[in-house]
Amino acid sequence: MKIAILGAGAWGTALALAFAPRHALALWTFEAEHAAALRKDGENVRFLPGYALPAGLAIGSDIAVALKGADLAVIATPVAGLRATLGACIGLPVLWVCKGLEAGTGLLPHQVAADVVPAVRCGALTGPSFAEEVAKGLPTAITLASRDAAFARDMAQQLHGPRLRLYANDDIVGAEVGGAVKNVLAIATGICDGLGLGLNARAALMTRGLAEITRFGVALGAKQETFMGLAGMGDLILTCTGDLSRNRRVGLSLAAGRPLEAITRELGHVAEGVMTAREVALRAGKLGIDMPITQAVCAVLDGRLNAREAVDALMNRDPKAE
Ligand SMILES: NC(=O)C1=CN([C@@H]2O[C@H](COP(=O)(O)OP(=O)(O)OC[C@H]3O[C@@H](n4cnc5c(N)ncnc54)[C@H](O)[C@@H]3O)[C@@H](O)[C@H]2O)C=CC1
Ligand SMILES: O=C(CO)COP(=O)(O)O
Repeated sequence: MKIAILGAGAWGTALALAFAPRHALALWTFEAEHAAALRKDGENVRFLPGYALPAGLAIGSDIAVALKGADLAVIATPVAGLRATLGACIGLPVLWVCKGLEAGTGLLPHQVAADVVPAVRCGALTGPSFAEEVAKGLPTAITLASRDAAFARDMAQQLHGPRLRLYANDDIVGAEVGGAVKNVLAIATGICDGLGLGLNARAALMTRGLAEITRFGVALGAKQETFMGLAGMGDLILTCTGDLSRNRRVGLSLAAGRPLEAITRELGHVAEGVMTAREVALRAGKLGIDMPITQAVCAVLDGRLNAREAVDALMNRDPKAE
């Protein structure tokens, strides 16, 4: 296939490295200067340093050029760039890899796609996958979710490789909710670990977090079993426990009392949980779903509570059935 990867951050670059042995690739970034630097350096110094870009990779900042002759678009921008980037992909099969809810609308990525490109074959690539490990060629397994089960199977078959194993799934709501909300829980776990609250607390937070993700997802129409798979528990475990996670690192820094604005500026990458926490809390509120951990994360992000006060508020809730 010819694949246009739209977005040249850490994940778009790692996917280019993973797909390069079997596919012709174009890599697009919305910043002309970044495209020039990628071509000059032969690596993505800004977002994924240390990995030579594949030979033959066509790099540019003109999206129409990147999409010319493509069989598939893989959108690897943050959620914030999804709507505009989809707008350039009319008529083309498309996958997105961003994890979160759209700021301002609270929509999941497939709902944004339904707005912008209603009739195209499309889906989400999600699951436990740090870009750095995929770039190194370490074994990774992820989910390709689409409402169109035949499309999910076909794409999983074509993109599957010896180091990047793809599982098809037809529960796009569950796969996207898992990917979005685990980022919020990774911030929570970073706060918990940063405060030195111990491994018991971390296990409790992740387990109750999974219950929270599942309640929210099922209310939105997801299948419960999806949350026991790669896009649910798999990505939750990875992101909450792995220090490569940007969201977890935001939590660790919040626990150290650093201001959010400085944390996100110095990160140099997107941490989707920061925007998504508020959208999840709003959407859950409208659905009448109880999400105490998400609400505690929002309180810390908004500066209403400090990290320790948020933990106290969670622990002092009335006892309840598990
Ligand atoms: N890095 C990782 O390990 C993984 C990341 N993801 C998800 O993939 C998405 C992208 O993540 P990363 O590549 O890691 O982020 P990053 O912060 O490394 O890079 C983001 C890229 O998107 C570009 N960008 C920012 N705003 C944009 C906009 N409005 N329109 C177009 N491009 C824009 C930036 O210039 C940069 O090239 C996120 O939703 C993330 O949650 C998913 C799986 C793994
Ligand atoms: O989604 C990811 C791994 O699956 C990456 O997580 P972070 O965005 O927290 O780094």
